[in-house]
Amino acid sequence: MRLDYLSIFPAYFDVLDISLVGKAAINGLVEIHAHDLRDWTHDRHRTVDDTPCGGGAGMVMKPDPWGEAFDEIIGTESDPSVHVIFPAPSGTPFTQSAAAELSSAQRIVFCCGRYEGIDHRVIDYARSMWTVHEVSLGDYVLNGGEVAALAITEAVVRLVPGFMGNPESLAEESFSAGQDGLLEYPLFTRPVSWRGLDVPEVLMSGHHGRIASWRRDESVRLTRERRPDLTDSDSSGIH
Ligand SMILES: NC(=S)c1ccno1
Repeated sequence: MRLDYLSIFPAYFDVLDISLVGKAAINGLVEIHAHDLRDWTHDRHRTVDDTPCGGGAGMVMKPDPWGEAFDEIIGTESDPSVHVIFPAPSGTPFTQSAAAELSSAQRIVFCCGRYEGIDHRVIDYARSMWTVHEVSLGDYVLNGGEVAALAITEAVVRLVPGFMGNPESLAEESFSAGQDGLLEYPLFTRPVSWRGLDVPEVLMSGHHGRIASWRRDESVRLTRERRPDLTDSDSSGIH
Protein backbone atom coordinates (compact mmCIF):
# COMPACT_ATOMS: atom_id res chain seq x y z
CA MET A 1 0.00 0.00 0.00
CA ARG A 2 1.33 3.41 -1.02
CA LEU A 3 0.23 6.37 1.09
CA ASP A 4 0.71 9.95 -0.16
CA TYR A 5 0.07 13.08 1.89
CA LEU A 6 -0.41 16.48 0.26
CA SER A 7 -0.12 19.32 2.77
CA ILE A 8 1.46 22.74 3.35
CA PHE A 9 2.81 21.18 6.56
CA PRO A 10 4.33 17.86 5.36
CA ALA A 11 6.45 17.63 8.52
CA TYR A 12 3.26 16.57 10.34
CA PHE A 13 3.82 13.15 8.80
CA ASP A 14 7.36 12.71 10.13
CA VAL A 15 5.68 11.20 13.20
CA LEU A 16 4.76 8.16 11.13
CA ASP A 17 8.45 7.20 11.15
CA ILE A 18 8.36 6.57 14.92
CA SER A 19 4.99 4.79 14.90
CA LEU A 20 4.09 1.20 14.09
CA VAL A 21 3.18 2.52 10.64
CA GLY A 22 6.85 3.43 10.25
CA LYS A 23 7.74 -0.16 11.17
CA ALA A 24 5.32 -1.35 8.49
CA ALA A 25 7.11 0.95 6.04
CA ILE A 26 10.46 -0.59 6.98
CA ASN A 27 8.93 -4.04 6.47
CA GLY A 28 7.74 -2.97 3.03
CA LEU A 29 4.07 -3.35 3.97
CA VAL A 30 3.41 0.33 3.21
CA GLU A 31 5.18 3.22 1.47
CA ILE A 32 4.88 6.71 2.96
CA HIS A 33 5.32 9.85 0.80
CA ALA A 34 4.65 13.32 2.23
CA HIS A 35 4.59 16.27 -0.18
CA ASP A 36 4.66 20.05 0.30
CA LEU A 37 1.83 21.52 -1.77
CA ARG A 38 3.87 24.71 -2.13
CA ASP A 39 6.28 22.77 -4.38
CA TRP A 40 3.61 23.18 -7.07
CA THR A 41 3.38 26.97 -6.83
CA HIS A 42 5.28 29.32 -9.14
CA ASP A 43 5.31 32.70 -7.44
CA ARG A 44 7.93 34.14 -5.10
CA HIS A 45 5.63 33.78 -2.09
CA ARG A 46 4.63 30.19 -2.99
CA THR A 47 0.99 31.22 -2.71
CA VAL A 48 -1.61 28.47 -2.16
CA ASP A 49 -4.65 30.52 -1.16
CA ASP A 50 -6.87 33.37 -2.33
CA THR A 51 -10.01 35.20 -1.20
CA PRO A 52 -13.33 33.32 -1.48
CA CYS A 53 -15.50 34.00 -4.55
CA GLY A 54 -18.81 35.45 -3.34
CA GLY A 55 -17.12 37.03 -0.33
CA GLY A 56 -16.88 35.74 3.23
CA ALA A 57 -14.21 35.41 5.89
CA GLY A 58 -10.87 33.71 5.51
CA MET A 59 -9.07 32.30 2.49
CA VAL A 60 -9.66 29.37 0.14
CA MET A 61 -6.95 27.03 -1.23
CA LYS A 62 -6.37 27.68 -4.94
CA PRO A 63 -7.03 24.76 -7.36
CA ASP A 64 -3.87 25.13 -9.48
CA PRO A 65 -1.27 23.75 -7.04
CA TRP A 66 -3.54 20.76 -6.26
CA GLY A 67 -4.05 19.99 -9.94
CA GLU A 68 -0.34 20.12 -10.71
CA ALA A 69 0.44 18.03 -7.65
CA PHE A 70 -2.13 15.43 -8.72
CA ASP A 71 -0.60 15.30 -12.20
CA GLU A 72 2.85 14.57 -10.78
CA ILE A 73 1.96 12.35 -7.83
CA ILE A 74 -0.97 10.34 -9.20
CA GLY A 75 -0.85 10.98 -12.95
CA THR A 76 -3.31 12.18 -15.56
CA GLU A 77 -5.10 8.88 -16.14
CA SER A 78 -8.38 7.94 -14.47
CA ASP A 79 -8.00 5.00 -12.08
CA PRO A 80 -10.77 4.08 -9.61
CA SER A 81 -8.30 1.94 -7.64
CA VAL A 82 -6.67 5.15 -6.39
CA HIS A 83 -8.44 6.39 -3.25
CA VAL A 84 -8.24 10.15 -2.61
CA ILE A 85 -9.28 11.25 0.88
CA PHE A 86 -10.28 14.80 1.82
CA PRO A 87 -10.72 15.06 5.63
CA ALA A 88 -13.21 17.83 6.45
CA PRO A 89 -15.93 18.61 9.02
CA SER A 90 -18.45 18.44 6.16
CA GLY A 91 -17.41 14.88 5.31
CA THR A 92 -19.18 11.58 5.84
CA PRO A 93 -18.47 10.14 9.32
CA PHE A 94 -15.42 7.89 9.09
CA THR A 95 -16.11 4.43 10.53
CA GLN A 96 -14.35 1.17 11.26
CA SER A 97 -16.02 -0.39 8.23
CA ALA A 98 -14.63 2.40 6.04
CA ALA A 99 -11.17 1.70 7.51
CA ALA A 100 -11.60 -1.99 6.75
CA GLU A 101 -12.58 -1.27 3.14
CA LEU A 102 -9.59 1.06 2.67
CA SER A 103 -7.18 -1.48 4.19
CA SER A 104 -7.25 -3.40 0.89
CA ALA A 105 -6.46 -0.34 -1.25
CA GLN A 106 -3.13 -0.22 -3.09
CA ARG A 107 -2.97 3.60 -3.19
CA ILE A 108 -4.37 6.21 -0.85
CA VAL A 109 -3.74 9.94 -1.31
CA PHE A 110 -4.62 12.26 1.59
CA CYS A 111 -5.41 15.87 0.64
CA CYS A 112 -5.02 18.01 3.76
CA GLY A 113 -6.89 21.27 3.48
CA ARG A 114 -6.06 24.41 5.44
CA TYR A 115 -7.55 27.92 5.73
CA GLU A 116 -11.34 27.75 5.13
CA GLY A 117 -10.92 24.79 2.81
CA ILE A 118 -10.05 23.72 -0.72
CA ASP A 119 -11.63 25.10 -3.94
CA HIS A 120 -14.44 22.59 -4.56
CA ARG A 121 -13.37 22.05 -8.17
CA VAL A 122 -10.33 20.16 -6.81
CA ILE A 123 -12.68 17.61 -5.23
CA ASP A 124 -14.87 17.50 -8.33
CA TYR A 125 -11.81 16.95 -10.55
CA ALA A 126 -10.49 14.22 -8.26
CA ARG A 127 -13.93 12.57 -8.27
CA SER A 128 -13.85 12.50 -12.07
CA MET A 129 -10.53 10.65 -12.02
CA TRP A 130 -10.27 8.49 -8.89
CA THR A 131 -12.33 7.21 -5.95
CA VAL A 132 -12.89 10.15 -3.60
CA HIS A 133 -13.79 10.04 0.08
CA GLU A 134 -14.78 13.25 1.85
CA VAL A 135 -14.69 12.11 5.48
CA SER A 136 -15.01 13.57 8.95
CA LEU A 137 -13.67 12.16 12.21
CA GLY A 138 -16.27 13.94 14.26
CA ASP A 139 -18.45 16.98 14.70
CA TYR A 140 -15.66 19.40 15.46
CA VAL A 141 -13.28 21.59 13.48
CA LEU A 142 -9.52 21.13 13.33
CA ASN A 143 -7.05 23.65 11.90
CA GLY A 144 -6.45 21.38 8.93
CA GLY A 145 -6.73 17.87 7.61
CA GLU A 146 -3.31 16.61 8.76
CA VAL A 147 -4.30 15.26 12.20
CA ALA A 148 -7.33 13.56 10.69
CA ALA A 149 -5.13 12.04 7.97
CA LEU A 150 -2.84 10.61 10.67
CA ALA A 151 -5.79 9.12 12.55
CA ILE A 152 -7.28 7.60 9.41
CA THR A 153 -3.84 6.22 8.48
CA GLU A 154 -3.56 4.45 11.82
CA ALA A 155 -7.11 3.05 11.62
CA VAL A 156 -6.50 1.74 8.08
CA VAL A 157 -2.91 0.47 8.20
CA ARG A 158 -3.43 -1.55 11.39
CA LEU A 159 -5.98 -3.60 9.42
CA VAL A 160 -3.59 -4.33 6.53
CA PRO A 161 -2.87 -8.08 6.49
CA GLY A 162 0.54 -8.71 8.05
CA PHE A 163 0.57 -5.51 10.13
CA MET A 164 -0.69 -6.90 13.43
CA GLY A 165 1.47 -9.60 15.04
CA ASN A 166 -1.69 -11.28 16.31
CA PRO A 167 -4.58 -10.55 13.91
CA GLU A 168 -6.94 -12.32 16.35
CA SER A 169 -6.71 -9.25 18.61
CA LEU A 170 -8.58 -7.30 15.94
CA ALA A 171 -11.58 -9.60 16.21
CA GLU A 172 -12.61 -8.42 19.70
CA GLU A 173 -12.14 -4.66 19.30
CA SER A 174 -14.94 -2.16 19.39
CA PHE A 175 -16.97 -2.03 16.19
CA SER A 176 -15.39 -5.25 14.89
CA ALA A 177 -17.54 -7.91 13.29
CA GLY A 178 -16.45 -10.27 16.05
CA GLN A 179 -18.08 -7.88 18.50
CA ASP A 180 -21.27 -7.58 16.43
CA GLY A 181 -20.40 -3.89 15.98
CA LEU A 182 -20.66 -3.33 19.75
CA LEU A 183 -18.27 -1.42 22.00
CA GLU A 184 -15.50 -3.50 23.56
CA TYR A 185 -16.03 -4.81 27.11
CA PRO A 186 -13.88 -3.49 30.02
CA LEU A 187 -10.39 -5.01 30.24
CA PHE A 188 -8.44 -6.09 33.34
CA THR A 189 -5.02 -7.57 34.12
CA ARG A 190 -2.94 -8.31 37.26
CA PRO A 191 -2.82 -7.47 40.14
CA VAL A 192 -6.22 -8.95 40.99
CA SER A 193 -6.67 -6.29 43.71
CA TRP A 194 -5.44 -2.73 43.18
CA ARG A 195 -6.12 0.21 45.52
CA GLY A 196 -9.19 -1.55 46.85
CA LEU A 197 -10.50 -2.31 43.37
CA ASP A 198 -10.79 -5.97 42.33
CA VAL A 199 -10.92 -7.72 38.99
CA PRO A 200 -14.50 -9.04 38.48
CA GLU A 201 -14.57 -12.53 40.01
CA VAL A 202 -16.04 -14.13 36.88
CA LEU A 203 -12.85 -13.27 34.97
CA MET A 204 -10.80 -15.26 37.49
CA SER A 205 -13.21 -18.23 37.43
CA GLY A 206 -11.63 -20.02 34.49
CA HIS A 207 -15.18 -20.71 33.27
CA HIS A 208 -14.96 -19.66 29.61
CA GLY A 209 -18.72 -19.76 29.04
CA ARG A 210 -19.45 -17.46 31.95
CA ILE A 211 -16.60 -15.15 30.97
CA ALA A 212 -17.90 -14.89 27.39
CA SER A 213 -21.41 -14.21 28.70
CA TRP A 214 -20.15 -11.49 31.10
CA ARG A 215 -18.15 -9.83 28.33
CA ARG A 216 -21.12 -9.83 25.97
CA ASP A 217 -23.39 -8.37 28.64
CA GLU A 218 -20.83 -5.64 29.34
CA SER A 219 -20.54 -4.82 25.61
CA VAL A 220 -24.32 -4.56 25.32
CA ARG A 221 -24.53 -2.40 28.48
CA LEU A 222 -21.77 -0.03 27.37
CA THR A 223 -23.16 0.27 23.85
CA ARG A 224 -26.67 1.02 25.13
CA GLU A 225 -25.28 3.62 27.56
CA ARG A 226 -22.77 5.37 25.27
CA ARG A 227 -23.82 4.66 21.72
CA PRO A 228 -27.58 4.07 21.48
CA ASP A 229 -27.20 4.98 17.79
CA LEU A 230 -25.37 1.67 17.32
CA THR A 231 -27.97 -0.46 19.05
CA ASP A 232 -30.37 -0.33 16.10
CA SER A 233 -27.70 -0.72 13.36
CA ASP A 234 -27.79 -3.90 11.32
CA SER A 235 -24.25 -4.80 12.38
CA SER A 236 -24.95 -4.65 16.10
CA GLY A 237 -26.16 -7.75 17.86
CA ILE A 238 -28.76 -5.80 19.83
CA HIS A 239 -32.05 -4.25 18.70
N1 LIG B 1 -13.60 16.92 11.62
C1 LIG B 1 -12.58 16.84 10.71
S1 LIG B 1 -12.14 15.38 10.05
C2 LIG B 1 -11.85 18.02 10.31
C3 LIG B 1 -10.92 18.15 9.31
C4 LIG B 1 -10.53 19.48 9.33
N2 LIG B 1 -11.22 20.08 10.31
O1 LIG B 1 -12.03 19.21 10.94
